[in-house]
Amino acid sequence: MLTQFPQALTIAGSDSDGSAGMQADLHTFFRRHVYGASVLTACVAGNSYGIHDAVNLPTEFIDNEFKDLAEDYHIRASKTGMLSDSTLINTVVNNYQQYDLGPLVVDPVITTKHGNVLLEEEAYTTLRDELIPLATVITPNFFEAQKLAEMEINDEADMETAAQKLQDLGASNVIINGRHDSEDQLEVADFVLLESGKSFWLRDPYHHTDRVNGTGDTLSACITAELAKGNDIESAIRIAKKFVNIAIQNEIIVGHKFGPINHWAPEDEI
Ligand SMILES: Nc1ncnc2c1ncn2[C@@H]1O[C@H](COP(=O)(O)OP(=O)(O)OP(=O)(O)O)[C@@H](O)[C@H]1O
Ligand SMILES: Cc1ncc(COP(=O)(O)O)c(N)n1
Repeated sequence: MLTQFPQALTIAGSDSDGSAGMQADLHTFFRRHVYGASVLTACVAGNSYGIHDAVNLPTEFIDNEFKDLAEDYHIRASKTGMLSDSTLINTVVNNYQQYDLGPLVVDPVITTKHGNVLLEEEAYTTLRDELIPLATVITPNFFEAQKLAEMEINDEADMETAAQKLQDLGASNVIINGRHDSEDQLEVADFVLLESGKSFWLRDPYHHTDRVNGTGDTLSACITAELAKGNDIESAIRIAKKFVNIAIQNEIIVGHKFGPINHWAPEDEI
């Protein structure tokens, strides 16, 4: 008998230049040999210089996207990206609770590297109270972790405390992406806290490049793809960290400023 090919779902915004958002998620699913389905939540007009416009999709349309997928496909893992405001978060929460869409990776997208706001500040509470408790894994970057844990992060001990606070909010597993904005840093260190209580640091070389659009999306999408294939959480996180690092290291020239990372980089080391 034929078995179902692994299928994953991205619930995210479209980024018109293809470097981040849903496009980065689908590139990653494809590269990790997982079929990618998509629930589009919003669309942004942008390029490698930044984002210039954004619209949200209507709630009824998003409900229909979920319904059609759930009626036909066998989604084994899902991830969220840009959700814009409380209305979109609640729409996604209601649909995720209604259907069987596998474990949920929450990438709490708040702002872009260029400082464009992708989630209204009034929606932080909804994110904390409604979506984070559903997260199998949450993948904030350094700044998102500070906002959601409501604390300043000044050193590695603070990062560990923030991860614990995010777990206390209901996320089963947490990976906080380390800071990467200093010219003289040698490594980027992400901190992982698992449901079992096990914790560890993932350290990789820091790459000096502007071509880093979509790193966070790619990390969370790769975790989702690995979960869809049946990998355990720790393996999925370790593979994703390596996949992103190799994609940053092997830069490609697309766009003139903050271009996309290279989803086609050789994966020999993973
Ligand atoms: N210049 C870099 N060199 C090495 N690793 C990096 C670099 N930039 C980001 N990373 C890694 O990429 C992953 C994503 O982290 P990042 O902080 O960029 O997420 P993000 O800010 O959400 O990204 P984005 O804004 O693209 O969504 C982490 O594993 C982080 O360590
Ligand atoms: C539609 C959309 N979603 C998310 C991001 C953030 O991407 P990242 O944090 O990976 O740079 C983005 N720039 N655009």
